[in-house]
Amino acid sequence: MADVLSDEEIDDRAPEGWHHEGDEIVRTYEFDEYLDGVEFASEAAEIADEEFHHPEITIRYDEVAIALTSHEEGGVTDQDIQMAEHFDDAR
Ligand SMILES: C[C@H](O)[C@H](O)[C@H]1CNC2=NC(N)=NC(=O)C2=N1
Repeated sequence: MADVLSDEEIDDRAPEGWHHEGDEIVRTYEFDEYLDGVEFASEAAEIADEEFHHPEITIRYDEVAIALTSHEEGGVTDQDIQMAEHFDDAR
């Protein structure tokens, strides 16, 4: 059971481009082509399924929004921070 990070820890550890909102960290990735966003969302979903830790992914016309939290722990944990880094690497 991972520990829920404090607000200060989240602000310190969230990768650049990610924002702390309540019990989540969120980032919106912009794309010129809709299908590029869909492909990225699919890659993110693959990573999530491999790690059995599932974000909320919202696909819009020219952007993909991802929200990460650890539901069972009730907040942001190191697992969410690590997944944010993995999504950034996949971008
Ligand atoms: C039963 C529970 O849903 C599973 O253990 C996994 C699945 N994916 C998950 N994803 C996220 N974001 N948080 C969880 O606590 C979580 N739990």
